[in-house]
Amino acid sequence: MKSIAVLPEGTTSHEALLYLMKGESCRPAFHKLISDVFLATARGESDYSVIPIENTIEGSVSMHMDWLIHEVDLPMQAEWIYPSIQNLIVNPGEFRNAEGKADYSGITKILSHPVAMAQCGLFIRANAPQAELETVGSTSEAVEIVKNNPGRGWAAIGIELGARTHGLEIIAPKITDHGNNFTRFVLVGPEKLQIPRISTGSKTSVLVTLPEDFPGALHQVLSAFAWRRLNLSRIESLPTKKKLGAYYFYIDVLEPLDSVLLPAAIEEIKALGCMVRILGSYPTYTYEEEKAEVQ
Ligand SMILES: O=C(O)C(=O)C[C@]1(C(=O)O)C=C[C@@H](O)C=C1
Repeated sequence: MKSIAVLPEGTTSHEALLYLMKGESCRPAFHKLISDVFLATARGESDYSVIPIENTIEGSVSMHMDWLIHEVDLPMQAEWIYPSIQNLIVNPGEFRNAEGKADYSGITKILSHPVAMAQCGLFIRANAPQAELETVGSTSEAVEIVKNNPGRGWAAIGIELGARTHGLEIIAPKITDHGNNFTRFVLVGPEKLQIPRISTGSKTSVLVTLPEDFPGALHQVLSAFAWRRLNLSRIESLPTKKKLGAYYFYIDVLEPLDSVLLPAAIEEIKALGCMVRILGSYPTYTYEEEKAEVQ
């Protein structure tokens, strides 16, 4: 059975993994920090790692992209989308008035993962502007800290599974700024994995470094895809960290690497003097609500 490194029990990442694998044929290995999730597979202790890379509200999770590019060399083996439904979670009975209605005026501190916190900015400003905001390694860790500190005015932002895992109560459900909040996850690891779902497409992620002093280089790179009618779904510039103003271009192509046209496009880009690194070529899975089988 494959070991899959993931953020702690009760996080969005954990729930997203249960969804992808339909709760089958994998053993989650929980880690408190995303750096440890990456390192578990990089060191061979786990077979795969679950990495959130993009979110509807917050955009690219730049720290995780950095790790993928600079810190580890782990190919992407699958990509899937999963909803992030955040809630305000408290110790049972806290922050309720005499009629049992929610009263947020006594909240002194709200804890969460930075991305989840940012997804709920409107709710926080409207309902608990007085609260100090503290970011921690995951939404589930935030819930656990609140559980261990009853009566101090602390609340956490996290998902329903996180509240259930730690036996806490949701006092305000669905508090994300926009209803359609999804996270894009990738599974990284050295080998391909059998996934018990039907893929909805294929993607190849490439990292292109342009030659210096070559006016129009990016235009020519994009042309290599365009005239072959290769569809791109994402292009992002990321700092090389070697020189101020020097960037990699991260490009997602909606085509597997073993297709007829993509290898030729990559050769053309290399011939321009660009460096090309393939980050992975993998199946993609969209979210289908009716088939969610999270336990
Ligand atoms: O803390 C969690 O629950 C996570 O799984 C992490 C994470 C992230 O890193 O973006 C994943 C998805 C949510 O949108 C918020 C946080």
